Amino acid sequence: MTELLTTAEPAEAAEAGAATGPAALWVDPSNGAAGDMLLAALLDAGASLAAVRQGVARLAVEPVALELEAVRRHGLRAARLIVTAPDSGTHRDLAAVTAIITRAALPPAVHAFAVSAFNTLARAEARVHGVPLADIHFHEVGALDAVVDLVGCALALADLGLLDAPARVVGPVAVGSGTVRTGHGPMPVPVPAVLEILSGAGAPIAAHPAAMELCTPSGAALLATIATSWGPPPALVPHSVGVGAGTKDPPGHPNILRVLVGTSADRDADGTPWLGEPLHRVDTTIDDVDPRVWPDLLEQLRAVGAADAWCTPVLMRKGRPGQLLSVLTAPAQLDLVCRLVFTYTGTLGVRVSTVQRRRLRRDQIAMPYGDAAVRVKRGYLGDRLVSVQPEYDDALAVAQRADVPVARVLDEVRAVARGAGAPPEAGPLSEATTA
Ligand SMILES: O=C([S-])c1cc(C(=O)S)c[n+]([C@@H]2O[C@H](COP(=O)(O)O)[C@@H](O)[C@H]2O)c1
Ligand code: NI
Repeated sequence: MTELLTTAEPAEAAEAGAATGPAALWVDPSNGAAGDMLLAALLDAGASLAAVRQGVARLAVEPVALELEAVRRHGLRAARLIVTAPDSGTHRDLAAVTAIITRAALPPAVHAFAVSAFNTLARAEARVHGVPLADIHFHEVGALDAVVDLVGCALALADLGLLDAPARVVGPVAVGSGTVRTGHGPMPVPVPAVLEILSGAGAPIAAHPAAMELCTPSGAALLATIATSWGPPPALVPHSVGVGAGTKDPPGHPNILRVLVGTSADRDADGTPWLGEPLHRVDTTIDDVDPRVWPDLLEQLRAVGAADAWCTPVLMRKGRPGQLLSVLTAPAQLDLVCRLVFTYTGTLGVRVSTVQRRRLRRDQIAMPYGDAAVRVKRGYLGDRLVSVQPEYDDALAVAQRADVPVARVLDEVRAVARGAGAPPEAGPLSEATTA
């Protein structure tokens, strides 16, 4: 039988789907989050257990053993982290924990992440107990567990190349309900520190029926430190999925936390987003204004910050020639734009839609020409220079001064700017623009 469909070889397929963007992460705590669940999920997604063990071993604390085991939660495979730490009876405050992390001489980004997560935890505890930050003590085994979980997560994120990733998105967090026993007696779930951390971080909370503690303070502190934003998965090419298990296996739900690790599909390698901010487009068709109004209105619209404004001739009802006025604007300028359109045109209504735009990474340089200069905008797709546009008005001015055709100036400037090859922000004449 003839094979009608062909498939790409693995290497080709990988190339076809290859993304050039930076590492990206999505965390799914829709069944809860704890420090050990998150670390187990990151290890399950491919972070090196050896690297985490090595980093944790640098902490000058009681010896700690880390094991990862395969378990089932509600019928699903998951990885469970087993932290074996002695109960030393030591109470450590934020300064002591910070000193332990600092003395370990971990890579700066790992250190910064772990210290930031501990600060988030300690600040929340201080606030809910109404005591100064310096008075917060982390307790015994709990403290050592938390140090291992928080530093371990920092090490695992570093191993996956995620510590400087611009897109680390965390989904809605299930917190649970009911009560939990703590050293201070029973506490309402979600416990106060969790509510403090999640509300401070602007985290969305997922409704969940389980009457148990689903999100712990360390889990919340880690999520808040990880999240560059909250919501559904970002645009990414997935590479691995990690499933971390909680200790309990209740019958009602899978006690797991999932992570999705990949490569950003909407950013350059340096993290620059391809998509600009969403813009609004304002449209209205008009057949009864004095045509002399248009130039001033378009000018006014740009003056109040519209990204673009234009007219398109259209044939309207009753065969009347008219204009379709279209304006692109950032949400912040939408009201101003609508006011101008209403007052200048007398239209009774406008249509507003949301549009996405894709932008090239760009810079602007000034190319010397004689004793003047021509500004040139350059656009990059990844690292490739794909657009070189001299400013026409600049080119016209120098052409008139040198008494040469403007087309020649444009050609010469474009050729030199293309060959200049200076990367954005590299040369003394270059400057990043927001246009
Ligand atoms: O011991 C204290 S002060 C304590 C405070 C709180 C507050 O929310 S305040 C919560 N807890 C509970 O301790 C365990 C361990 O949490 P980890 O984040 O270390 O895993 C958990 O059940 C918390 O709800 C303790
Ligand atoms: Ni507390």
